[in-house]
Amino acid sequence: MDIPGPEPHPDGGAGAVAAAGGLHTYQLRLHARYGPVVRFQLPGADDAVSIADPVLLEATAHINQRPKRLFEFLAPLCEADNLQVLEASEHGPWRRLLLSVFAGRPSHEQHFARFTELATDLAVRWAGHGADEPVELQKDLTALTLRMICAYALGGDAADPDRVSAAFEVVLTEYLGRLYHVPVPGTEEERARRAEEALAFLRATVDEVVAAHHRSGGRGGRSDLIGALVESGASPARIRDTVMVTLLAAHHTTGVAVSWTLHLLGRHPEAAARAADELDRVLGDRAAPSYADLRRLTYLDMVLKEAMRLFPPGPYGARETTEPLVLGGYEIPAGTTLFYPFWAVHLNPDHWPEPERFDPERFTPEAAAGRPRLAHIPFGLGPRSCEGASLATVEALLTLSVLLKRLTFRPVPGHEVRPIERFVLWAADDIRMYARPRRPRGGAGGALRAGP
Ligand code: HEM
Repeated sequence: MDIPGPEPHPDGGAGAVAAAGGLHTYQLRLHARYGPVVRFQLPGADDAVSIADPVLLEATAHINQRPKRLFEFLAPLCEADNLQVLEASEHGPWRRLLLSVFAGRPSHEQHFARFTELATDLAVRWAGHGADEPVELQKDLTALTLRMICAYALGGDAADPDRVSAAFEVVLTEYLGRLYHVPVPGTEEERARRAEEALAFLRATVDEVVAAHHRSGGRGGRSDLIGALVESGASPARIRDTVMVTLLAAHHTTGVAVSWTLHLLGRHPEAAARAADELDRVLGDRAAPSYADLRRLTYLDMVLKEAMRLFPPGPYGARETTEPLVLGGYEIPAGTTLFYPFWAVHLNPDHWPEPERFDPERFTPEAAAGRPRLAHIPFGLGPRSCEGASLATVEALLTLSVLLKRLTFRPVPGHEVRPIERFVLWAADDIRMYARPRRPRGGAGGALRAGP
């Protein structure tokens, strides 16, 4: 049986995507018209098969290969092999090592105090904004999460955090800006030189951290990314590449996750009030949660999940089949590009009634138990899913707690928040909101106690 889909066009599909107003709206239309499995022209990949049904996705969840062409743009960040498209045999040990660090409680706890300080600095700064002076959520929150992941991956001592953050922004602006044709100041040569210098600085910084690790006698164990990489015998180039890819994967994604959550809470005051009540109940007069508190913030966790359903920070994924596959009655040959429209999966009306409606109650344990496992996949699926999922959740819940304990967020009238797909799901003109101090319950005279 032939897989349904639109007729191919000589422009490689770019026109159809542009006419639909972006890849996501195009996906929604394709799946509404042709069903859960669609063959279409994915710009940059010729032909691809998109799957928007979580039950059918299960049949692909074992696939451990990404299509090389689609991830070529990340090659400049890597000196050895492009880590996004490592062969399965090499990827397996690398993934296990990352998970042993990122998913482990020791690393979360070790960095929690620093994360809390950074989030608190932002909350205090926003609290100082005048009543008519909106804050820019994406700009400030992605800067915060870059600081957090730099502290996490490079430690506090060896690296100058301002310089590291600035250098990484230069690298991203150049390489991702190229991808999306975003105008960047300077001639092509000037920009390329700036990006190369910034990348060289970042790589030298990683080398310094490695040298400091050796000097210290190799302490750190599984709570320390660079320590774990050194101890695994990874080459210096692989260590540098892993740090680069970690900064890339962790930085914008986590920042926009928090931004979209605050955007939704600002438009749903009843949910915001419930989240604030929960924070008052769990934190009392403390300004920030402890690591253990995060598990008790069950409503906030549901809000974050619902926000990542409606605005998944990484809206797409891709795989390449290595052997023939049968999917919903269709035969898919080896070597096919599979496109994962995470965002469209999250809006599939068969599993999400009134899919556009914001409703954190969808994530009560009872409601979640009734849905297919892959109906909610903001962190992807299978052996190439996000290794940073649990760390990202810790960072996001902590940041939301610190901000929502101190502040309330209201939309700026007339400011249009328009999602735009740029590697992560961005808002075209940032998300501007009024952040006003709230009067907390719990503390004497409403004063908050610093620290968890
Ligand atoms: C809310 C924040 C985040 C979101 C929504 C997110 C989402 C994703 C998604 C959708 C993928 C692709 C998965 C797939 O192809 O199936 C991915 C990959 C990845 N993410 Fe995340 N991510 C987040 C934060 C982080 C953080 C904090 C880290 C590291 C500390 C991280 C590290 C990675 C890595 C290394 C990969 C590549 C996976 C591989 O090829 O094995 N991410 N992430």
